[in-house]
This record gives sequence, C-alpha cells and structure tokens, in this order.
Amino acid sequence: MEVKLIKQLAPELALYHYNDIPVLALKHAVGTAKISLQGAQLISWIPAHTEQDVVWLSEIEPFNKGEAIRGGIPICYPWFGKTGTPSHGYARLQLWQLVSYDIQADVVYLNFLLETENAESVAHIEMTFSEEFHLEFTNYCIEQEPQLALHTYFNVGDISQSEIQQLPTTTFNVLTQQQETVPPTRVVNEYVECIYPANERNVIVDTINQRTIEILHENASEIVMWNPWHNETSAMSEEGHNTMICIETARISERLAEKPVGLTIRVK
Ligand SMILES: O=P(O)(O)OC[C@H]1O[C@H](O)[C@H](O)[C@@H](O)[C@@H]1O
Repeated sequence: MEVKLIKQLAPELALYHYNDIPVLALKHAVGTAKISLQGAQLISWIPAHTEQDVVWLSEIEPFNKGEAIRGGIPICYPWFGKTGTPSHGYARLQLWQLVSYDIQADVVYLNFLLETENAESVAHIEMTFSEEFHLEFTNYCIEQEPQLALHTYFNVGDISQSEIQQLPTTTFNVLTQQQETVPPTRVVNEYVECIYPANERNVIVDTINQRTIEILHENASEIVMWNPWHNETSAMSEEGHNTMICIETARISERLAEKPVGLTIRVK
C-alpha cells in the first residue's frame, strides 16, 4: 500500500492517501485514530490509556477505492445485508466529506456528511474522541425508510479466550434460521451469525489483552454478532477471524427515522 501525506489540516489532524483512498489521521492527547473518508469509516482507535487498537482491521486490507474496507466500523446504509446491491448499501463505498472538526484539549469532534450528486444531504456522522469513542448517525432520508448497521469489528487478543457478556437471551440464529434461547455470555469458537433484539449494553472481556470493552447502543432495534470463522471472506486472511468479533448496532426491522442512532465504546 502506498501512503502519501496530502495535507496537514491542523497540528493534530492530517489527510493521507492510502492508495487512492483519503484517510484522516488524528494524533492527540486523547489517543490516535484513523478514519477513511470512503465510508466515513473508523479504521483505528487507540485511546491514550490503552496499547492495543480497539477496532480490528484486516492485515491484508488492500485499500482499493470503491471496495468495502474489511474492519473498523463500516457504515451499512441504506440497507443491511444482501437485500440490495451492493451488499450492505452504498454508504461504505462512497466518499463522505469532513464538514467540520473541533479539536479541544480533552475531546475531538469530527463531522462527516454524505451527499447525493445534487448536493442533497443523505446522512451525517459525528465522531467524538475523548476517553471514550462515540459515533452518532443521523439519517436525512426519512421517506425511504432505510436500514443501518454500525458494523463494528472489535479487536481481541484471541476470540476463543474472550467472553461477550450481557447479551440478550433470545436470538435469531441465521445459520439455523431459528429463533433460539442462548446464554447471556458467549464464547465464540466457530462461525456465528446471530441477530439479537437490541439491548443497551454489551461487554467484551478480552483475557489476552487484559481489558474490557464496553459497548453502548442508542436507539438500535437489533444487535448483530458475526464472526465468519473459516468461511471465505473478502480481504480477510485464514487467521483473521481469531482476533475479531463484530458486534453491530443495527436498525433492521425498525426502519430509521429522524432520531439518531448512537454507539459508545469504552475500554477499561
Ligand atoms: O462481506 P460483507 O458484505 O462486508 O458482510 C459481512 C457480514 O456482515 C454481517 O455481519 C452479516 O450478518 C453477514 O451475513 C455478512 O457476511
């Protein structure tokens, strides 16, 4: 991959090109972060008090313009899955604009806008970096009743030695196509694709990295848990599944309206 500095926007914020994809890099007292403008996709977040990245990014991600980036927080919008083409909607493949930023001593705000070719606003994202990370997604296409998933890939030391806690106890298992009763704590050591009714808070206990990731969902209707295990997945190595778990903040059955959907991530 070719990395080229395009512009220093502020002492703490620079714009690069990863091949042809514009990527913002934040280096601040709160931590470091990288955000691809293709998809307004967070691809790295290392809060100052942690050593490991909070989000997983495929080590073989090729950064090809117009192809979905495997990792971070892809924004699946305005549909989820293969109900349309491309898979998970067009928002993760298009360029978003950085419309404003506000860099303060203990917090950084970045605002992104997706527009149509006619400059009509489609959706807005605000990312807030402080001790925690917050993402707020606002939909402007109310009449189209879109779907959404903040499809977060969490980075763990070893998924089979991690616990996902505080999950709901019923889920739709996509693999069996059955509604199932499941324990609130799960250890993933095989292909998993489960659609849960949303709750407010889940926790990932990562034994290898000796840390806990708290995930707070706001105004979601579902939570999706996904790990493809050995199933062939684009831009993912044979070993990639060992260090990730997707916990997705989603609006699948209840379509999006005006009220924003939010995600907060805290690492302890
Ligand atoms: O390969 P992608 O289009 O990025 O989708 C990756 C995955 O996203 C979600 O978690 C879906 O539940 C899966 O069915 C899908 O395979």
